[in-house]
Amino acid sequence: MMSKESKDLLDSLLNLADQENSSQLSLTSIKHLLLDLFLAGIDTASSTIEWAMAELLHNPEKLTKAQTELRQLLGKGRLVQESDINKLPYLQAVMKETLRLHPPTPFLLPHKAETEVEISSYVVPKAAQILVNVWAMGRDSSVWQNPTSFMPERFLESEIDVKGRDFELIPFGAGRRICPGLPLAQRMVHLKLASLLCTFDWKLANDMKPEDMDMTEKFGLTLHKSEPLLAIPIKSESLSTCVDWGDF
Ligand code: HEM
Repeated sequence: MMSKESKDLLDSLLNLADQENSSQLSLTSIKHLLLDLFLAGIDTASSTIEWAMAELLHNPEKLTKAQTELRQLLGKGRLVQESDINKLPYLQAVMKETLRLHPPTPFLLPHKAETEVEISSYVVPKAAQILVNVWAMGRDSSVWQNPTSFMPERFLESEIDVKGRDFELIPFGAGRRICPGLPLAQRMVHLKLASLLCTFDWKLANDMKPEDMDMTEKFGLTLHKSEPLLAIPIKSESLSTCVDWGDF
């Protein structure tokens, strides 16, 4: 059924479960683990990409800026790769700004206080359920200038990152229970967004104008656009630097 040499995640887990004395890793645990990864990793990443595209289409000059950065880096005839992400500061700033305004899990996951604790003269009782409102933190006017504006530029001159060390921006949480998928999410989201931006030009469906877009949010399992984004990809001559359209 499976090759012992294979190295993907499922093979590794099945290999572990196969080993003698590995009763701790049952097939049921493997199924639950994979379901957890799908639930935690798909909706969060896809909603981040949808919001980033929506904000860029809503702010066309920022869209042009992100595409120009990509085009200048890639030159002619090559697609963006994971190793390019470090050289794309504006793309990274777009990601951070998207996660600041639209964190996919606006209250993180529920936590529970193990002991009574006092923070800034507020007492959190033992066993209290803690929800951290990262959505409100991202829009706090005492921390962010023009908090409701989409301004990736604010991150260009700033060291603030989403890795759990800068508490004004913790869309992945912080500390021991920080999102374990953070490194994967960062790679996936940057790379997919960059591919969409460098491969196509974009316009809104139904001749909608950017200023008429509905940017309201809908909270379900994760925070989505209330109106799903409808955007049309256009084969772009100006951006054909990234793609040899002969391949399509
Ligand atoms: C943009 C994408 C993502 C965002 C914003 C995000 C955010 C979060 C947040 C806020 C938490 C809860 C942290 C806390 O309560 O302290 C979390 C937990 C988790 N995330 Fe992510 N996540 C993303 C992508 C992923 C991916 C791609 C995976 C794996 C494939 C993943 C796997 C998990 C798991 C397993 C947990 C639960 C960890 C635990 O209970 O200790 N996430 N994520």
